[in-house]
Amino acid sequence: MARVVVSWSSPRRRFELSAPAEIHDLEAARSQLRQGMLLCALLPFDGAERISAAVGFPRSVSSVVDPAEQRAPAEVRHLGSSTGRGAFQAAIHEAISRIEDGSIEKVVLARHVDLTSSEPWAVRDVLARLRSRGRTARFSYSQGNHTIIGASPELLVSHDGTEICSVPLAGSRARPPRPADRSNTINALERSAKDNHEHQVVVDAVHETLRPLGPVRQRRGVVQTTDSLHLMTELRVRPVAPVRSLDVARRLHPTPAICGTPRSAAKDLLRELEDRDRGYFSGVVGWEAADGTGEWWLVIRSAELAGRSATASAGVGIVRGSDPAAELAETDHKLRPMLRALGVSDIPSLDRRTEEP
Ligand SMILES: C=C(O[C@@H]1C=C(C(=O)O)C=C[C@H]1O)C(=O)O
Repeated sequence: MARVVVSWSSPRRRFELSAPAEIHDLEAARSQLRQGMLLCALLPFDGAERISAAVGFPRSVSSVVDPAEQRAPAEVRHLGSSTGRGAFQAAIHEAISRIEDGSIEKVVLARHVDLTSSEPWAVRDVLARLRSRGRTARFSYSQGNHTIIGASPELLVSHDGTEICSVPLAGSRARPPRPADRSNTINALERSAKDNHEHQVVVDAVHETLRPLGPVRQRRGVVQTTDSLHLMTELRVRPVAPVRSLDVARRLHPTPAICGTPRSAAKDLLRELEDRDRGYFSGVVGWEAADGTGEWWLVIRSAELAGRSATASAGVGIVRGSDPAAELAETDHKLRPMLRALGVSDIPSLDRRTEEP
């Protein structure tokens, strides 16, 4: 049985955890939790079969990776059978026409880029190269030689023992490098009716799930990552009765930030329009302690590594008024931080490609 090794770095906690085997049943995993231990888990986008959990004592680390240990990335020599740009735009067109005929309000389509390297990626090196900005969770979750890795800007839910917090994101722009351009872009994003609608759909769904726990407070803003700007809403509630963080995460998942509205119609459309099963991309990763406190983030701005192969993925929310070319460009800037960390230096080549083989 494969060992599970987790590396975690969020504003709240930094640790490494190593467990002898993965557990597929969350209740069984919880029953092993003792004081001081953590349950770490990875939930797929859809279905319960591939839930992976691990229980152990976290080892604190001052920084996830010592920059001195960093090695130069190996040569990434091949872009494989990725979701073609043309095919992805065609899927966006189809999604827009389904939205216009009234069968669905929002759907989030995923695009994947497959890479092969001349030598296996070292998880620690990729983590070290994943620069992050703002509030993010930088994580790797490995089962044997299979790793899910990323720097996620989206907190699905946290529980600190007093308060539950969720910070959904939706409605995005590329982050301009120059501060003057940035404030114009932030203003345009905040004023865009299309982006506010795309965002509100997510906030309504999260609010609906949190409301039974107690009165919900909301604060709206804009989040900046290395390459993107996103509309965000922070929702906070003090639960009137005890509740565990992972149970709230499972009630919320999948939100319309990564799936769509209505949820079941969105899932059906994704099965029809996406070219592969998402696996853990747009799933959930995080930890819970014995007292039910914990934090759970969306698996986005992420990749799946297996030896010399990697797949980086990004999704975009499609609503009425979406522009297919702009949505495709949005996946480029969402993919960029992960591709850089994987050593893809010629990112513009992704933009130039009209159709992958
Ligand atoms: C699906 C992703 O991002 C999600 C979609 C967003 C959007 O469509 O505006 C913004 C943030 C995330 O909720 C991703 O990064 O892959």
